[in-house]
Amino acid sequence: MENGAARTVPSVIVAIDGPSGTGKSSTSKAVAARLGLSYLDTGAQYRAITWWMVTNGIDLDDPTAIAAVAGKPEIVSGTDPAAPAITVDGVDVSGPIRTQEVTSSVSAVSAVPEVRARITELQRSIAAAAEGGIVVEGRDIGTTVLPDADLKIFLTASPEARAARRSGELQGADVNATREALLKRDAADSSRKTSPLAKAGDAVEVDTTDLTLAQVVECVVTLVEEKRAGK
Ligand SMILES: Nc1ncnc2c1ncn2[C@@H]1O[C@H](COP(=O)(O)OP(=O)(O)OP(=O)(O)O)[C@@H](O)[C@H]1O
Ligand SMILES: Nc1ccn([C@H]2C[C@H](O)[C@@H](COP(=O)(O)O)O2)c(=O)n1
Repeated sequence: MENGAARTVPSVIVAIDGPSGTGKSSTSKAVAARLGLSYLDTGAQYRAITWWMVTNGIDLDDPTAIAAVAGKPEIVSGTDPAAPAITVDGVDVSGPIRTQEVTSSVSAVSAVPEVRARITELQRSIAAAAEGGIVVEGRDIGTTVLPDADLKIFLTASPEARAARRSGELQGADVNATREALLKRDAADSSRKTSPLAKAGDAVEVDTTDLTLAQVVECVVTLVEEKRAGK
């Protein structure tokens, strides 16, 4: 570079969407860490608002009741890929949002339009504040939250591979039951009226069924670098 001027790396916004267990979180964190980008787990935000609804006894079968209180909890997300953090009204909920109770209720809560409007606004403000760039993962990032993202990835994997990965995490879990639970959540997330789980028309689809996590990360890092190089 002439006159010893420092080379500036252009900021980049990467959207990674896909069904449950396709590797969005693991891939997004690793790609962000490799490239020095911020990281946002939007599923954690929907889990956090669901945790608040459960904790406050809101009737989860009543979308009107959910909508009425959607603006109440204050959700704060960290963006360090090495230490993802999330609080609700100042309470660290990174553990409680992963319980079975929250997992089985999150699709109902996240289908409520007032919840989505609130969380989408939060996501956009976090992405706008990430000066060096950010990897944002979820279900509707490429289609709705950040339709102008520089790079959109849609991860897929067979239900069998996804269930085997999840059963490995939840030691002793029955693979068939895990598979059914994943498919049920995918069906609910894909069929809701407001910003359903969907691949953006301009997203690159990566089938991770027969790839290791390291291979998926390498593939996405290459796509980001190509995008930055203007290819
Ligand atoms: N390519 C891969 N090969 C094998 N295991 C993988 C691969 N990608 C991710 N995993 C493992 O699969 C599990 C699920 O991955 P991860 O949590 O990243 O998926 P996800 O798409 O974010 O899921 P969810 O949407 O349910 O949060 C983790 O245990 C992770 O280590
Ligand atoms: N952009 C997003 C992200 C997540 N959700 C909902 C639907 C998921 O079932 C749930 C939990 O996500 P996970 O932690 O499993 O990635 O949150 C959504 O509607 N939109």
